[in-house]
Amino acid sequence: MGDGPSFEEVSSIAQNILGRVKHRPKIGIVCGSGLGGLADDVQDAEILPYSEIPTFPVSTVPGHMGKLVFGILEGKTVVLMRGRLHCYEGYPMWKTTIPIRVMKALGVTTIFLTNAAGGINPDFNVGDMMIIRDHIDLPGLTGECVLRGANDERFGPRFLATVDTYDPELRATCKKVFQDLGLSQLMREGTYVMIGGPTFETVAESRLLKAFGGDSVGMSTVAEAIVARHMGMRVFGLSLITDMCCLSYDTANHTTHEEVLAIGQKRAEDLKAIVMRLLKDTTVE
Ligand SMILES: O=P(O)(O)O[C@@H]1C[C@H](O)[C@@H](CO)O1
Ligand SMILES: Nc1nc2[nH]cnc2c(=O)[nH]1
Repeated sequence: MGDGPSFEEVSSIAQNILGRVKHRPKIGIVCGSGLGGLADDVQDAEILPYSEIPTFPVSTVPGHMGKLVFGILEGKTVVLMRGRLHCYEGYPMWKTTIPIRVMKALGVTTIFLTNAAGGINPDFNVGDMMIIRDHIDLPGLTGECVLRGANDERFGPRFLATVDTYDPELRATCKKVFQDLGLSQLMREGTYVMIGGPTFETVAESRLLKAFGGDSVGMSTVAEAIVARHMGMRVFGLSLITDMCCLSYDTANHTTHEEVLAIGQKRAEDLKAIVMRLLKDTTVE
């Protein structure tokens, strides 16, 4: 096989993990930059640092601890990635999604992807949360789709339809969760654009992404969503808007990762409440 992990490698990582943890999760959660606090509420937790799982890639970004956390959250057996992988860390795109393939091999059928993102839609505010309705795979559009390379049908089909990537039922449930929790004023829905990073956008790039129809922008999530759908998983995505992209040279400010993490901290409790309630209201087979 060219690009991508082999089916055997993914199975072997999953077998290693299954031999070391008792939990058998059906739901996986990927914690975005600064959003790992969710893991603190996991009951009966079993924790595996990525560095202790043979051939598993490790996280190198501040705000991403690099641990798999297994346990019970809101009565559901879950596995959380406390720290994700990004291609700007030097990984080929396919490698950043090995954990998603491993989750499927562990029995996960539904995945919640969270991220910290810049707001492109001028109606958004810092601290809003955007339910991802659709995405723009900018790397994919330029030939770097995560599914590039030989395809193993045991994972999924060669050609993948992506019109329904983000599960409509989970999106509807999440909208109700915002209402029930009295957080509707923070709720947004829209299109997430993935860029490679690690540079934040120039003013001209932000304008381009806005013209493309993007509402938020970040450096992750899309490849994970595609790989999850490739394997038939249900996908839900949520962006925390941690900064607003500059659309004018007059108001140009300098986004920093520290700022991103600080907003993550500030909104941690609301985000946690939403994800926990969504978990509670989600039925899994
Ligand atoms: O892992 P996510 O997508 O939440 O992280 C975002 C994108 C960059 O990794 C980082 C920039 O501050 O936050
Ligand atoms: N590309 C990008 N990623 C982010 N992650 C958090 N904020 C941002 C942002 O403004 N731009």
